[in-house]
Amino acid sequence: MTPAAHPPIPAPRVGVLLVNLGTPDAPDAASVRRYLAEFLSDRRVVEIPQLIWQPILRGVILRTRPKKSAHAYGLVWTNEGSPLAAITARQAAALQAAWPDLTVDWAMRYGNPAIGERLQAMKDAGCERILIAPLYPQYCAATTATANDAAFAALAKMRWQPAVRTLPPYHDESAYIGALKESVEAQLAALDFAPDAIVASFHGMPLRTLELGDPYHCHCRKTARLLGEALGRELVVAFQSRFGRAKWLEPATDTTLAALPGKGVKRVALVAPGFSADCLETLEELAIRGRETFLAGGGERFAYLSCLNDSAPGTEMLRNIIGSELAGWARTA
Ligand SMILES: C=CC1=C(C)c2cc3[nH]c(cc4nc(cc5[nH]c(cc1n2)c(C)c5CCC(=O)O)C(CCC(=O)O)=C4C)c(C)c3C=C
Ligand SMILES: [Fe+2]
Ligand SMILES: [Fe+2]
Repeated sequence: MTPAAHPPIPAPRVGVLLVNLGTPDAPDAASVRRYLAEFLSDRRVVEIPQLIWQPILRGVILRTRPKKSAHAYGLVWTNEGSPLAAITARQAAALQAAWPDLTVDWAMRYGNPAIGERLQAMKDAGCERILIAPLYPQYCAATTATANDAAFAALAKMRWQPAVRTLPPYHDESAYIGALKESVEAQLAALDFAPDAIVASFHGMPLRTLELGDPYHCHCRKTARLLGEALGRELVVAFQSRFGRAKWLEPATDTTLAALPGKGVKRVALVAPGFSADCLETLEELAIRGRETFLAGGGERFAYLSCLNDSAPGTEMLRNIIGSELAGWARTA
């Protein structure tokens, strides 16, 4: 029997915390500056000694980039806020509806809602077992590992920690490849043209990270190969969003799109399989600027194909891969 003065203990629950990269609170320069300061100060993201990097970040990048990025965010912002946050919230809601006995929540690695804040809320609600699920199909230290680092840093401050598991990369899982195939085929069927090529654009990374042993590039290549096999046609692979002066993974998406028309590829469909939710990098950089680049290079038709988001195949895929990791903790079938 618990003594009368004992604090109430909630019934034990199992929780799932979906995590994505992060996003500013609003599409204005001050919010973007706050977000970029946190993001680009992460040593997992920019691996330059802080003594050298911080003066460049504070003295140059945070003085110029926020205004430009805020404009770009303004082009894709929705009534529900940043697309990345809004879609992640909908993915969590869809899983919560499928699994009423579990607690499903979501957080952002940078900005809000913060990982530590949501983990504490889940623990307070009785979650004694929590699956931390960074929604990156391809493992990367700059995304997967830093999301887990932030979760572990929050756990380090808890007296009574929940038990935790982390979601492994799922770049070659049949549920993921199958969902991409279904989504791409449905979107291709709705087009009024047949593309000469399908370009798969993944977020880029400094080439050095590959040389240091990060498997991200290999995971991206394998995803593209498997998706190509599933679709029955080879994909053109490219890496987008180069940042800074170092050499990044190649070929770059923008130069690839500019060069394709010259090789006779006049009609293109572009898919971004590494993003579990549409965001600035897909909606502005690919769907808007990518289109402009391709048409300026002599292309005739361009279609951007949406990410899995909270579509039926996307939600089914998340149920499958997350459900597997909950084995022994909860029944999710
Ligand atoms: C999906 C995987 C991602 C990897 C790998 C990644 C690495 C990486 N990114 C930057 C710099 C920036 N990324 C920005 C936005 C952004 N990046 C990802 C995903 C990956 N990044 C997403 C989903 C987003 C969109 C966020 C949103 O709000 O929609 C930005 C900010 C935008 C801008 O100012 O252009 C920067 C900067 C680096 C340096 C890096 C690896 C070292
Ligand atoms: Fe990025
Ligand atoms: Fe970008």
